[in-house]
Amino acid sequence: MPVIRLDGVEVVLRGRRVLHSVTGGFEAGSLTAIVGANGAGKSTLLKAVMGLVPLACGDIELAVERQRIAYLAQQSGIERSFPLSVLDCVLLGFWPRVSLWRRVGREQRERALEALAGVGLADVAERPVGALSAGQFQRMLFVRVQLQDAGIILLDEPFNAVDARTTDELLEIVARWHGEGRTVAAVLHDHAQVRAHFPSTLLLAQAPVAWGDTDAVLCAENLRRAGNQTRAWDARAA
Ligand SMILES: Nc1ncnc2c1ncn2[C@@H]1O[C@H](COP(=O)(O)OP(=O)(O)OP(=O)(O)O)[C@@H](O)[C@H]1O
Repeated sequence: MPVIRLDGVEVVLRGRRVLHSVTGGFEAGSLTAIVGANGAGKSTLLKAVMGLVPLACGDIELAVERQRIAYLAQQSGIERSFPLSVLDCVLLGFWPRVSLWRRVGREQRERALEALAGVGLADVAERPVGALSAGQFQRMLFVRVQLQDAGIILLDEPFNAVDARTTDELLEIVARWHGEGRTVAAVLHDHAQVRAHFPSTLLLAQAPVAWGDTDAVLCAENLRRAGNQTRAWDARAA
């Protein structure tokens, strides 16, 4: 049963078609990598699922309310310049389940501090988010996702600018979420990493080239087709 079902999705941004003919679904409990060349439409696909870009065509059906989906956008400078402490930032993870009029309680603060300690960030809980290194910042964002306790988690290039050790730790967290039965999809570039850790893959080149078991999707023939599709697309755009 897909928890996200896409049917003929097309996205046009500033007069340019950046995604089209996206039909398929993310199965409940699946762990999927979304791969493809720069500009293939990977981030746009996640944004479309989150309702952050309008659909020119097609339909997206979700098994849960949008606000129950945890979405980690690509690391943004804007977020890093927010005058927020690390603890306050991760407490935002409780936001979808805390009503507007209720404050975050002591139990939730304790859970947040415990989760921060779990990724080695206990000592920096009171520091401003802007003081964190790229790796620490990404760990903090993973803690925020964890506290959101969402059944569906979408990650856009979560290991960008993160060193190998931190990447391994974050991959373990992703595997844990998968083990807990959550549906996880991540935009990634490293095919070796995808083969090692992600059972399913969506190979995108403005439209899906293949979607299914990672080993079958990332075969030479599909990668060649994706390359051709991207080159043809770029030539037409030019
Ligand atoms: N807000 C926007 N307005 C106009 N064009 C956009 C906008 N956002 C993205 N695009 C274009 O849409 C296309 C797909 O972008 P997208 O960021 O989804 O690609 P991607 O596959 O995630 O690429 P990358 O691997 O480089 O992050 C690109 O050509 C990009 O320039």
